[in-house]
Amino acid sequence: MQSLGKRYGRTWAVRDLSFEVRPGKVTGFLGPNGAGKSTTMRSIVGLDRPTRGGALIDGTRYAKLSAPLREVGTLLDATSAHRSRRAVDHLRTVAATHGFSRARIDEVLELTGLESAARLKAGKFSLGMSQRLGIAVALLGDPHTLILDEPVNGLDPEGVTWIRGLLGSLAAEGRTVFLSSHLLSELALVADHVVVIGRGELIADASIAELTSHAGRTLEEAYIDLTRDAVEYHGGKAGKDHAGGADGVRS
Ligand SMILES: Nc1ncnc2c1ncn2[C@@H]1O[C@H](COP(=O)(O)OP(=O)(O)OP(=O)(O)O)[C@@H](O)[C@H]1O
Repeated sequence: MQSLGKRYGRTWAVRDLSFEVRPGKVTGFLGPNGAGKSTTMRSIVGLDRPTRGGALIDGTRYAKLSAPLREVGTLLDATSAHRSRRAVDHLRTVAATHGFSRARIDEVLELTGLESAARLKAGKFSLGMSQRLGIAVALLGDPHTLILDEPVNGLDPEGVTWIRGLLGSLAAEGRTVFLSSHLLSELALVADHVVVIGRGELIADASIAELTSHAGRTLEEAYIDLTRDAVEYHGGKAGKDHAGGADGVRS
C-alpha cells in the first residue's frame, strides 16, 4: 500500500496510508467502524478507485494482472452471490472467467465444507454458509494472496475453529493472508501481525507479540489503547505527525 488516499465527496475515508503485508503470515487489519478498512481492501483490487496512491500486489497493480484470481483471492462481501443461483453454479460462473476446472470447484467445496450444500441456492444460505462460499470463491484460483473482509462474522464455533486452521495453513504454505476483523480475541489466536488504522490513517503496524508483550496486555487492551490515542489526536492534538510510518508501533 503506497500513500493510498480515497475521498468520497468531501470526506477522506483513507488518507496517505502506507504499509506492507508480508507473505507467510496472517496479518489482521483492525480499526473502529468507519476507519477505512473495507475502502482500503476494495481499493487494492480496483473496486474503489483511489483518489491518490494505490496498492501493488507482488509488485504489480491489480488491474495489470493477467489472471487476477490466480494471484489474489478476495472475500469482500459474503452476500454478493446471486440469491437465486446455486452455490455450485456461482462457483462455475467465477471459474469460467479463468478456465478453472470442475475438479477445482469440487476441491474448494470440500475445503470449505460445502459439498452437501453445493446445490442449494445462495439466497438460502445462512451468513456462515455465505462466508464459506465467499472463501471458496477466493480459493478457486489457488492464489498467493488472500484478502478477506471480516470472514469470521457469522461462523459458528465449529466454523471459527475451521477458519483458524485454514488461515494458519494458508500462511504456512507461504501465502499472504490479510483479513479484517473486529473479533480480537479470535484474531489474536490466528494472526502473526496486525495493521491498525483509525479515521483512514495508520496507527500501528506491528507483530501481535510486540503489541501484547507491553505489560502483558491482551490484543484487545492494546487495540483499545491505540485507537483511543487516535480519537484523542483527532479531537484536538493537531500539529503532530500522525500519519505514522510503514512499520513500528505508534505510542
Ligand atoms: N461508497 C461510499 N460512499 C460514501 N462514503 C463511503 C462509501 N464507502 C465508505 N464510505 C465512508 O468511508 C468511511 C470508511 O468506511 P469503510 O467501510 O471503509 O470503513 P470500515 O473500517 O470498513 O468500517 P466497518 O468496520 O464498519 O466495516 C466511512 O466514513 C464510510 O461512511
